[in-house]
Amino acid sequence: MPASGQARGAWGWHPLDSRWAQRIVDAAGVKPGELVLDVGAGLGALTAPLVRAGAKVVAVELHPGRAEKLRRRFTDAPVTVVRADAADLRLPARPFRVVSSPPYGISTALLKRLLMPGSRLVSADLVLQRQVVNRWIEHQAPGANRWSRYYDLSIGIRLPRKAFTPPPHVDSAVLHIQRR
Ligand SMILES: C[S@@+](CC[C@H](N)C(=O)[O-])C[C@H]1O[C@@H](n2cnc3c(N)ncnc32)[C@H](O)[C@@H]1O
Repeated sequence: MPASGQARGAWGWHPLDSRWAQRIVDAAGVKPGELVLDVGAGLGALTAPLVRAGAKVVAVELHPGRAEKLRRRFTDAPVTVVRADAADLRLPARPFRVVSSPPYGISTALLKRLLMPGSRLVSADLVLQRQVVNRWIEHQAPGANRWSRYYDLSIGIRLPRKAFTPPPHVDSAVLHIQRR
């Protein structure tokens, strides 16, 4: 989540513009039938193009109203909406991808969880604060000596502030994680 997310006020957020969401999903290269987690799914900006790509989506959203709207929006689609705290995310037991614009406040907790020993993560494309992306790709992040043996991290799409409404006060980019 760009800017300070919930710190700006209860459940403040910056949804992604649908064209940028489509670009992020296209760049992620999701294939039909793949299991994809959209963590902090909001109202489904990324969920919708993931469904169009043929993914089976687990949309994780903590806000009760947004989770309910997601359920209604994707009733007839291969989407499972889970109302849960992304910081306590239970990882799937089978291979999965992540395409997500999560709340920035939980970036580190989420990354540590996705990269923890035993994770079946295949790839992740996460919209994060640019300086957080830089820290992770430079291996200046927790556990780097362990996960860098299994995963390559790189910077993906750089997002202009106008890719969000309202525009945040910080720069954002996609952190791409790929299992070797
Ligand atoms: C930046 S918004 C992104 C929403 C959507 N992915 C988009 O791009 O438009 C992050 C979302 O995460 C949700 N959220 C905040 N804290 C969360 C948490 N701890 N666990 C799961 N979702 C959370 C917010 O309600 C919000 O919908």
